[in-house]
Amino acid sequence: MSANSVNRITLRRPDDWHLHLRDGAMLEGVIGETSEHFARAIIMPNLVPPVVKTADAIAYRDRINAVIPQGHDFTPLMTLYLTEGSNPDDVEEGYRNGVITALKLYPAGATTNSASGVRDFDKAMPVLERMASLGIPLCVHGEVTDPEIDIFDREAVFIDRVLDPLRTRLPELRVIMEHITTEDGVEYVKANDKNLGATITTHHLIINRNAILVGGIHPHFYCLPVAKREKHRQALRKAATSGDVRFFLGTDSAPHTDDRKESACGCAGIFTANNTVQLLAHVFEEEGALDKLEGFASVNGPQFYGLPLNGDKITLEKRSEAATFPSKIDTGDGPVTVFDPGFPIYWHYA
Ligand SMILES: NC(=O)N[C@@H](CC(=O)O)C(=O)O
Ligand SMILES: [Zn+2]
Ligand SMILES: [Zn+2]
Repeated sequence: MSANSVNRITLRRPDDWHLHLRDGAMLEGVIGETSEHFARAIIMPNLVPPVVKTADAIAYRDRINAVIPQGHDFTPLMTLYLTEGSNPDDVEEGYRNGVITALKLYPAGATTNSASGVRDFDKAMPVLERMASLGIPLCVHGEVTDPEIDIFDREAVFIDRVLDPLRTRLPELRVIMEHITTEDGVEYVKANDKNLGATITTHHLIINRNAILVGGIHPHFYCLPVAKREKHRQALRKAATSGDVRFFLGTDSAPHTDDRKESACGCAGIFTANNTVQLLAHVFEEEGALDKLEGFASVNGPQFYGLPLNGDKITLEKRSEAATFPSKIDTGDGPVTVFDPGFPIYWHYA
């Protein structure tokens, strides 16, 4: 990144290493919000039914490509949903043919549409072993689902009970801890120098758990893993802005219509696709680390995945008037509320 002055920064066009696009009318409604800002995104496979086989990923990729707005240059990077029945040969073929970039591990029941996830890791070992031997990354939703474990502890317990044993068993497996939310996650990544990276979302750099619960319940700040206490947000900010190449952007932008969020049993997920880049400029400036934004948003991710860096650039500039964002995105399924950071953003696209 070149910092011409503190009020203007130019960086390689960012990528999003964790994104939910959904399908049908929702996909059509949200795709442009990502493809306007990002060159590539890792597309989460938690559709209903999930994207399990290479043929499913090809069909889903075709549906995504069919609705990318004209003039947008965007490449969806497809993932398969790891199940106990995943077929190693199918995974290998999808990877070798350039269809598949990674697999996604959801512990069964951990989050939105995760019922097909893994219960018994022994059953997933053949495919995990094949991935390790081919270098296919595994994206992990790192929360245990044990009802005995407090929801705020589920990430830390997952590291001890599931992730560390898995990595000890298969040290060659390349793992991305998705959307880390705790100091424990940060420390675990930092303590391991090989085959481990982590994505961090925009919203977890901005809110702590008070945003969800103080002054009434705020469903648009509810996501999984749930935001934790302030010391964890501070640890995430430090990791993201440190320049450590193991940390990179995955927005986890996860659209749900307002009626499903504002409900007696509201869905988990926060939509940040359209304001992430400007919000990140604000956060990195606050941390005195604007020079680290390009690494986090545009360099560390492709390097972890072994993919080329984007050639084109974006320029952001700080102005005296605040940027405006739509408060909702209209989709054929209904409105989706956009993440509101609760403070003005002065960074604009130049
Ligand atoms: N992050 C979320 O709160 N929700 C995601 C699922 C996920 O990433 O865990 C979704 O699909 O809605
Ligand atoms: Zn997740
Ligand atoms: Zn997600």
